[in-house]
Amino acid sequence: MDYVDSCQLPTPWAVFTLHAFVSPDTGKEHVALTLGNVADGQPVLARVHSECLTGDALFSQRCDCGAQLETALQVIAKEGRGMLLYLRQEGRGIGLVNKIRAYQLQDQGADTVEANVQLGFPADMRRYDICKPMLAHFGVSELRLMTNNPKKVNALTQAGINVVERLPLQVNRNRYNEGYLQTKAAKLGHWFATHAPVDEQE
Ligand SMILES: Nc1nc2c(ncn2[C@@H]2O[C@H](COP(=O)(O)OP(=O)(O)OP(=O)(O)O)[C@@H](O)[C@H]2O)c(=O)[nH]1
Ligand SMILES: [Zn+2]
Repeated sequence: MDYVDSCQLPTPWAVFTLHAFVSPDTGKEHVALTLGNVADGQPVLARVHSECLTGDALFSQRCDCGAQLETALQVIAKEGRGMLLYLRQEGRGIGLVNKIRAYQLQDQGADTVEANVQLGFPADMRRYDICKPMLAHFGVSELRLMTNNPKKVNALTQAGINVVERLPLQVNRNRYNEGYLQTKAAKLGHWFATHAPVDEQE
């Protein structure tokens, strides 16, 4: 993973620093946002977020990605210190066009895992080993990670990253993503509080 350059990134919640990386293996461009001094040796409040163009940029309510991204940045801003790795592995690694094909199958009744399988992909193709060199660039080795995904915690741990604490990130449960979140819990093992309220707003 090659570090390229950094700039200021003002957001509604804080002025982050945005850092650009390029993977020589895949040519993919990944970014990290940091706030405060993350290189002081203390565990860092962090979100490892995989790209979801539909949720992160186009306001899709099919998933919880956009709300998780926004909330993670807000929580980091409130703490005044932390980082977000934005990994360009759209659609759990199958890419945008294939994710749209998977959504079409879901419109016909498949769940999020069945749709991937029908297209010939595993349920989740994401790689987290790319995080290690990104974190090493900042001198970060211990994370307090915001996630509901146990496989993400395991994969990061296997990649040599020390997840010292797991913080839940449950936001934007709505009538459109209820089934998606249920499948995540049933088939992908996500931790969700069963009593989480459904947001009935449009
Ligand atoms: N293939 C496929 N990918 C999806 C679907 N819905 C969302 N995604 C992708 O799933 C990924 C979501 O990743 P994260 O936000 O890291 O979420 P997570 O791994 O489920 O776990 P959390 O850390 O708890 O959010 C993104 O890459 C989305 O593009 C779907 O129905 N099919
Ligand atoms: Zn999404």
